[in-house]
Amino acid sequence: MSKYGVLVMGPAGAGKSTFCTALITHLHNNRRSCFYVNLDPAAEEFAHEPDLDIKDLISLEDVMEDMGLGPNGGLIYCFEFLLENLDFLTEALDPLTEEYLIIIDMPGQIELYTHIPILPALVKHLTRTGALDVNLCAAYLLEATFVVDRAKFFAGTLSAMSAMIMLEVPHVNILSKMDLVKGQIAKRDLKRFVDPDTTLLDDEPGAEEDDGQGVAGDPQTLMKGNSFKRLNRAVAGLIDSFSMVSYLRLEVQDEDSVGAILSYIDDAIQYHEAQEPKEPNDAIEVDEADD
Ligand SMILES: Nc1nc2c(ncn2[C@@H]2O[C@H](COP(=O)(O)OP(=O)(O)OP(=O)(O)O)[C@@H](O)[C@H]2O)c(=O)[nH]1
Repeated sequence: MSKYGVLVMGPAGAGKSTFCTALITHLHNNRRSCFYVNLDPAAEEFAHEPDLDIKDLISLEDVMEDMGLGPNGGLIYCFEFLLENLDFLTEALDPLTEEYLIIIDMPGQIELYTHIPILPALVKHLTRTGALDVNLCAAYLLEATFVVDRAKFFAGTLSAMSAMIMLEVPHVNILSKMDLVKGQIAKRDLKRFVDPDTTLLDDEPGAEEDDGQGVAGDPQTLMKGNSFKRLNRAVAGLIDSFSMVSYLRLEVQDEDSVGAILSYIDDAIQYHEAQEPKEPNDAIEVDEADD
């Protein structure tokens, strides 16, 4: 029997656990069942107690102490250990019926999503190609506050793309902490980030007056200056050619926003099952009337 799941990913502090909590609360309020899996071996506190916790298999603290590893090496060790002990997941997830949404809360170390082949192996086990046959959707969170620093926004977008290409499952990008950008950026401008407008890399404010050297210490100048123009265009072209990169907006406190994202995730899974392409990002319209 097919199962459904969402793999919640993103950089450290992006709001993954808060999103999982909001998702669980929303599901409870709507009488839907879920099964919450914590795969962060360093996570300590939870608003909702996980139904399955990697710490019952291995804890980062023990690994660091016993193996003399640092936090990043320790995390990789924990995931390698999990891959050698996949029964830990199989035994817990296999009996679940399709009524359950499996919510998997991931750690924030960016390496996991970019160049290490651990996650593809894990996803393979969880999905159709592996033992568990979970219809999985990846939800990649990026902090909305990054949009005020374009270099960070595009770096985040590239890491989201990297995860999307590596995992090959339906993928939804989410700008979290939307409440924190209110007032900092007009909603009209935000539209250019929600559906990344690659000319943003070319029209950095003040770029015309730039002498090509950038200004030391100003994060906005990281991507500007004549010497970066060609690089910026190459990056823009890359993002453009994967035009599936677009963001849903998440206001964690807002039940409607969590509900809309969940229905988008449901849709993404259904479309993937039917193997039809899906137009991204029409779940939440940016409301210019709110400017
Ligand atoms: N203002 C605001 N704060 C948020 C929001 N979502 C999360 N936070 C805060 O951001 C911090 C990090 O949130 P977490 O949910 O722990 O982030 P995480 O991605 O799970 O963090 P790691 O597991 O450490 O990678 C916490 O202090 C949250 O309260 C939001 O929508 N708005």
